[in-house]
Amino acid sequence: MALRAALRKSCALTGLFCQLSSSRHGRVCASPVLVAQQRNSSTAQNIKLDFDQSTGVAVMHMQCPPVNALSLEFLTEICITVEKLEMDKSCRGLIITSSQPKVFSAGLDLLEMYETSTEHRGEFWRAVQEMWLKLYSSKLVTIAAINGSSPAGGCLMAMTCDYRIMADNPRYGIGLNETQLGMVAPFW
Ligand SMILES: CCC/C=C/C(=O)SCCNC(=O)CCNC(=O)[C@H](O)C(C)(C)COP(=O)([O-])OP(=O)([O-])OC[C@H]1O[C@@H](n2cnc3c(N)ncnc32)[C@H](O)[C@@H]1OP(=O)([O-])[O-]
Repeated sequence: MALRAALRKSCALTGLFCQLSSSRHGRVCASPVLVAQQRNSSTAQNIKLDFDQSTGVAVMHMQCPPVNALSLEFLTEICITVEKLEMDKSCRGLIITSSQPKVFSAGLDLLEMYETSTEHRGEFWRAVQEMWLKLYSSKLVTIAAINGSSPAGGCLMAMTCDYRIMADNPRYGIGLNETQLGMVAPFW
């Protein structure tokens, strides 16, 4: 509880809360306030990570164009990033957000399921499961700062975080649309 309270008070989070709550029409940008406070930042191919050691809060910006679709590669990158942060004793909280305009994440990369081998699909679905289990069971306080649409797997990702804050824009949707798509997630 103390940690959660401390995290709420942290500068990085306060900045993000302010930006999200004051935003209209979806023009939410997580970076300007936060970037000024960063101490460490690193960039993997599809993720920009800003970590402020003084607050213990890391911000993971998903930047996998065009819509942060969760491919096998991207899912693996997310898991590795979370693992690395968990190994860093100074890290206490993780905010996940998007660098892509209008989209938090379009969910699972549909191309990973189209005309790919059974082995590949098996590996892909294992990575999906690993991603949400890792986030759901993380010892870090996790927050999804949902600054755009977040259907299906994007919604799953947000749901596995401890907290969700969504930009106030009627154009942004969130939810599970598998029935609409006519697809069934495998049993886990
Ligand atoms: C819960 C467990 C089960 C989970 C299941 C899933 O997640 S299943 C997934 C369920 N997910 C959905 O059903 C989400 C479907 N997507 C959407 O609803 C919209 O794309 C949007 C609202 C996310 C963004 O709208 P917007 O107007 O800002 O963008 P736009 O529409 O113009 O697309 C731009 C480009 O991105 C491409 N692309 C998009 N999504 C995916 C994807 N998932 N994959 C790959 N590619 C995707 C799109 O083809 C286009 O490519 P192009 O033609 O430029 O080469």
